[in-house]
Amino acid sequence: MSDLPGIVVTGVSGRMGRMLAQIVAESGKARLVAGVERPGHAWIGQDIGVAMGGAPLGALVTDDPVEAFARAQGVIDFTAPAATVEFAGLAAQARAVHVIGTTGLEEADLEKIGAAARHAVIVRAGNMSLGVNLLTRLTRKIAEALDEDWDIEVVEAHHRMKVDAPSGTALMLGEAAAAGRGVSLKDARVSGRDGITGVRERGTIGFSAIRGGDIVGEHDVIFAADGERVILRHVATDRAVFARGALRAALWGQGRKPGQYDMIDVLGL
Ligand SMILES: NC(=O)C1=CN([C@@H]2O[C@H](COP(=O)(O)OP(=O)(O)OC[C@H]3O[C@@H](n4cnc5c(N)ncnc54)[C@H](O)[C@@H]3O)[C@@H](O)[C@H]2O)C=CC1
Ligand SMILES: O=C(O)C1=N[C@H](C(=O)O)C[C@H](O)C1
Repeated sequence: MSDLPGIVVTGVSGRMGRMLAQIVAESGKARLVAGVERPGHAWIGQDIGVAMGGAPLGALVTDDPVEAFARAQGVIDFTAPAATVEFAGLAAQARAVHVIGTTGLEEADLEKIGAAARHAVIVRAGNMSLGVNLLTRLTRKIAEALDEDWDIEVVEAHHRMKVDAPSGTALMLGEAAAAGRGVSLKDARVSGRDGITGVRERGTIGFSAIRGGDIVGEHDVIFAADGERVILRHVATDRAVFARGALRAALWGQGRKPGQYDMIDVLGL
């Protein structure tokens, strides 16, 4: 068996799970150990590659995360909030680096993930791409430079199957803008305007979500003042950018001190 870190991909039949399995298997930097899916899923017991309709990848799909995590040094998890909270506890028990891409996590979920991070390395980000993480830096810098005469709006667009809004990325960008402005996003956030909303409240940060077709992920941060606008934009056209970032995070986390990290730490931005 090689010395390369073993990686389990949870939610392996999903849009991100398939991409991750392929990228880990082809990376030459890690071993694909197993894929995890929900009990009763049609892929359980099959080789991941065969289940995807291609060549065997030499790793099976299982519904037993405890057994799979025990054979791994990293768990890459793009699933759903309830699953991610459970996997955080199990990955910590196995002392595997847990890379969390799942979005839509609530405050209570984050507390449980925080508890797991006392025992193991967790890297969590609403977007694992280099471009978006760079954009959070730029957003913060611009928000620092501009006063409240500049209204801040975050607009995001995703495929029709996305279940949470605003996107995790939109919230990251909103947090960056709020930090730049020295306010809390909890206080400044306005989402989903509809009906007679009244005029825009000065200093708020607005969020709008578009859902349609197969859009991979697009985000604009708009700074709008009287007479001029600054628009920062990121467009993802291939989920591979998220998967590559997640694998990089799983490798970066090996041998680190337990705790919670994000992609800014991983990328050194
Ligand atoms: N941070 C980032 O860079 C990115 C984050 N995401 C997020 O990743 C998550 C997944 O996105 P998609 O792959 O598009 O969704 P998807 O719905 O295609 O895949 C989710 C998979 O998780 C599996 N799953 C759910 N509960 C499970 C459980 N208890 N045990 C095992 N498997 C379970 C489902 O069966 C499914 O295969 C979403 O929250 C999305 O917002 C997506 C892309 C990039
Ligand atoms: O669900 C998706 O697809 C994506 N989710 C992430 C988010 O919520 O921001 C990242 C990316 O935009 C794709």
